[in-house]
Amino acid sequence: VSTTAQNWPPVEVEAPTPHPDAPSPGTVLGAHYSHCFGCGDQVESGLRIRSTVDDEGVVVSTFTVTKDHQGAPGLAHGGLLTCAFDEAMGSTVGNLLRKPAVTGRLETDFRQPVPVGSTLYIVAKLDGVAGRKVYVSAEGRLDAPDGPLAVEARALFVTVGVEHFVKHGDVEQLKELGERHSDWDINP
Ligand SMILES: CCCCC/C=C\C/C=C\C/C=C\C/C=C\CCCC(=O)SCCNC(=O)CCNC(=O)[C@H](O)C(C)(C)COP(=O)(O)OP(=O)(O)OC[C@H]1O[C@@H](n2cnc3c(N)ncnc32)[C@H](O)[C@@H]1OP(=O)(O)O
Repeated sequence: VSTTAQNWPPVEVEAPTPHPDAPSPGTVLGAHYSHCFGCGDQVESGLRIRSTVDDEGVVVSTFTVTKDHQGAPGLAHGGLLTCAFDEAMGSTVGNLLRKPAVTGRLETDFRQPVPVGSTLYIVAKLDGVAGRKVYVSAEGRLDAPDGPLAVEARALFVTVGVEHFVKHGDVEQLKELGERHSDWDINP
């Protein structure tokens, strides 16, 4: 067990409070951006992660590993597994708190190899909030919600204003995103 896992969250936190308009348990979350490598439909070899709100503060995501996601023959690449957890935990923060946030730090423990063809069931939960810092952790199990534990991850997300994306990203694409999600506070 990593040292971070023993001391998580690493700072004193407040209990996370989901936004009053956060999607309720059972809601299937759509892709947040069609060109997102983690969840978008328009990225051919993307991870195409699908997420559903579970209990309060918890989101369950699935990632099916294809041959496009290999590191060693027949096995998922560790970096892509980390990406899957980035997406699953980012989706948890963004959708439940309804605030734009970016990954500040992300740590992954790989417990078992993940073969091509398998589906990871990733359960991510909000662990706490300290100012703009949001701590999240997740577990990924093989082929069933109660399957063998394969991957664990913890992350710090930092909430940002829309100016983060305006300053550093593609404003035209951001406008389109804002039009499709007018209930999200991301319009420049
Ligand atoms: C992606 C969203 C698109 C827009 C849509 C918006 C909403 C949509 C709703 C739902 C979204 C659904 C799904 C999202 C799914 C996946 C998301 C993927 C997310 C990513 O894939 S995103 C790409 C990778 N990500 C970056 O590209 C970040 C680059 N980076 C920076 O942009 C800055 O670095 C920033 C902003 C992080 C901080 O900068 P800053 O100047 O604003 O603030 P500052 O530095 O003061 O940090 C504030 C406090 O965080 C602590 N802190 C910061 N970093 C730390 C670290 N590494 N370790 C420990 N503590 C750290 C400080 O120590 C301080 O703590 P304290 O307050 O206690 O002093």
